[in-house]
Amino acid sequence: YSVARTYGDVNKHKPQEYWDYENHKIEWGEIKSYEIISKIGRGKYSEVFQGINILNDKACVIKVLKPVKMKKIFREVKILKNLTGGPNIIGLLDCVRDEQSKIPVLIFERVNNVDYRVLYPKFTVADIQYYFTQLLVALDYCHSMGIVHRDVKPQNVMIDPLKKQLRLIDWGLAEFYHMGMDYNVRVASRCHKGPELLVNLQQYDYSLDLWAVGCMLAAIVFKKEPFFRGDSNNDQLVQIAKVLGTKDLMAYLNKYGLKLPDVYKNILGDYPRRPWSSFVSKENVHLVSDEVVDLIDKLLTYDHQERPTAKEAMNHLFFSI
Ligand SMILES: CN1CCn2c1nc1c(Br)c(Br)c(Br)c(Br)c12
Ligand code: NA
Repeated sequence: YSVARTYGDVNKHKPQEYWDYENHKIEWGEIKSYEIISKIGRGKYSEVFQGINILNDKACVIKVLKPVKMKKIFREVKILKNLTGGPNIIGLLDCVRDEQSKIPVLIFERVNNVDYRVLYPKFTVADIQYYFTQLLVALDYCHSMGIVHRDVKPQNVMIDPLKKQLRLIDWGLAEFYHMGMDYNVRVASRCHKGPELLVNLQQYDYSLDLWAVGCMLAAIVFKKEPFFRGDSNNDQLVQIAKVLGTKDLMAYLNKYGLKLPDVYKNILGDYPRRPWSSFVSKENVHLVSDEVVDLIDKLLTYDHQERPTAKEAMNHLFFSI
């Protein structure tokens, strides 16, 4: 069994209607207030558009949800409402739905995001310190509100470099943390999935989000995006073991009384731990320091209970060198 080291009982002290999203009643706004300007993206669960609120001429982002169980929509909306106003959390402006199709549409504040594949390669050490502090502030906030994001990755971190603004988006996979609850391990995006998901440890917690932060930080510092590139969920764990070593993976499984799923028997070799220094090259050496390597090493730890919390990570020495 496993229990979060922090914020474990937050939802216990909230009123039931805070976390009991299944009965959430959405007050639907007026869809005629919004006009679509252009399509900016499409995901598994939604299509996303640049839009405008014709009542106040404000730019917005229009997220048209693909038909999923209303329960999942209630969860995303409830979480967004609970987190409204939180630091670096995307602002939900309205919930509307199409008259005929009844398809739910979420209206968000607009961020003049620059794609991470363009932005990240230009990051200086100071940029990394600034934006990762902002990301950790958002995560410490949502964790303190009893919510795990479960899909932290560059595509869900909107950054406007001119305003130096960061917003954590896409709360469609986020969930309320209740101690002892078994969660679905089929969450997050493959390359950012924590080992706990890959070994089927269902009682995971907020620390899942910190693994993903470690993957993002290592990818930017060592200029290797994604840092762990698996071509399947099973291969994802193999890629992690090729860096963190097989010995510590076995120790992790033993600590939680988990058996290595048979499928790994013939794809997982006996890999030594690979030193972080082996990822340094002349292209990335200007971003590498003992402090940032120490933070990456702490975040990319098999045992989710040993990873720093968001609060501990933002107070790491790397952010004050
Ligand atoms: C696929 N892309 C590109 C930019 N962008 C995308 N999805 C977005 C969502 Br959802 C929100 Br909310 C905001 Br705000 C922005 Br900006 C978004
Ligand atoms: Na979103």
